[in-house]
Amino acid sequence: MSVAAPIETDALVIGAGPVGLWQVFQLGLQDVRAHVVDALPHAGGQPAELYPDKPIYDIPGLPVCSGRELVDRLLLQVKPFAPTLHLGQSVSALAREEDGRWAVQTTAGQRFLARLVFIAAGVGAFQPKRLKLDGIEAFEGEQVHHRFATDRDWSGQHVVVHGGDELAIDWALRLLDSPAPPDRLSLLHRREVLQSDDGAALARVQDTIARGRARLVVGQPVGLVSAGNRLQALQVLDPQGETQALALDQLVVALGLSPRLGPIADWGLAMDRKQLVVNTDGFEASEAGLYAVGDINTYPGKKKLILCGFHEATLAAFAAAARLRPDQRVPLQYTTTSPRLHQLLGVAPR
Ligand SMILES: Cc1cc2nc3c(=O)[nH]c(=O)nc-3n(C[C@H](O)[C@H](O)[C@H](O)COP(=O)(O)OP(=O)(O)OC[C@H]3O[C@@H](n4cnc5c(N)ncnc54)[C@H](O)[C@@H]3O)c2cc1C
Repeated sequence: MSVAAPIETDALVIGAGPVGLWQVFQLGLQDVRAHVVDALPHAGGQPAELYPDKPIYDIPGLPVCSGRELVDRLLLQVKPFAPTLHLGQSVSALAREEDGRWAVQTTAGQRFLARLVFIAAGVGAFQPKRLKLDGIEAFEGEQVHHRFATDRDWSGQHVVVHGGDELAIDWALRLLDSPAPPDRLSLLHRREVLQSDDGAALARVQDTIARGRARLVVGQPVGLVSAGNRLQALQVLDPQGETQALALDQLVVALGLSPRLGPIADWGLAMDRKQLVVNTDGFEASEAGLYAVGDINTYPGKKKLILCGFHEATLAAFAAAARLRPDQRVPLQYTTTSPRLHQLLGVAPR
């Protein structure tokens, strides 16, 4: 089997959260292009994943915006620098090559050779919370799904969505709206009450249940029923303490996401309480050419705020430019007045 050659790049950013995206922007102003890897299938980190519809009030110049809006605005802002996003894959390995570059590998088998690496990994890679039942791994990807499969044909099937909050409601609606929706849809939740901050989505699912297009099953899964290599049913413990078999074709586990620091702790970098120790001149970690910005880093006075991460990424980009081009001065220029920055941003001078 042939292995694809690694992508060679000046800069690789690990994490497409707000700080990783701002890192791309600041590197762009230094004329450094970046590739970005994120474990999630979309950009935006915590604001996109944990509070997309909640208001943020402390982004300078933006009196209020939602998590989603902030991410949309950042994606628009980085557009001139056309970063290549590698989503839905985690960085699993990082090691220094003899020539000083960083060899980076992702869980999807993508490899990079990067002169500089920016770790903007926040509180870790978001992973779906897994349903722990004996033997469940055997059906993963075929009949059991911990991530939403967009390209599937669900028609003619009974799909059970396990969960009762935003994620489960979002997945139930995506299933109902998919080009090939399931014949039968059940939501399996430990309580009779479904919850979501998205009132419209919640109302749509409740209405779908009321009209009999979906049903709510109250209980906790405690085991699997299978025949050969086929999952046939879930054993569900109901509120009366009885175990019932819930026949199904597909099980979608939507129990939420939890961040996992994962391999970052194994890369031999100086850490303090699960955070990467950095200097405050250029936010370099304990290895030259490796920067840590945003929630993942620590230094005296550190505050886990988006604004602080933006500042860190800005200084890291200046430090990185100086490291990449040691024979050149890295001048401070204003986006307002610098023809060079206007050229990089692709905007006409005014
Ligand atoms: C409910 C809530 C409300 C908040 N409100 C505010 C607020 O009002 N104002 C404010 O300033 N801050 C707020 N915060 C904090 C703010 O969200 C964080 O400071 C900010 O998201 C940090 O950005 P980041 O880019 O460093 O990390 P994150 O947003 O955590 O993004 C990190 C990204 O890195 C990815 N990643 C991690 N490890 C890997 C890996 N190995 N491979 C690939 N990808 C990886 C993750 O999947 C994630 O997408 C809030 C946080 C929460 C939870």
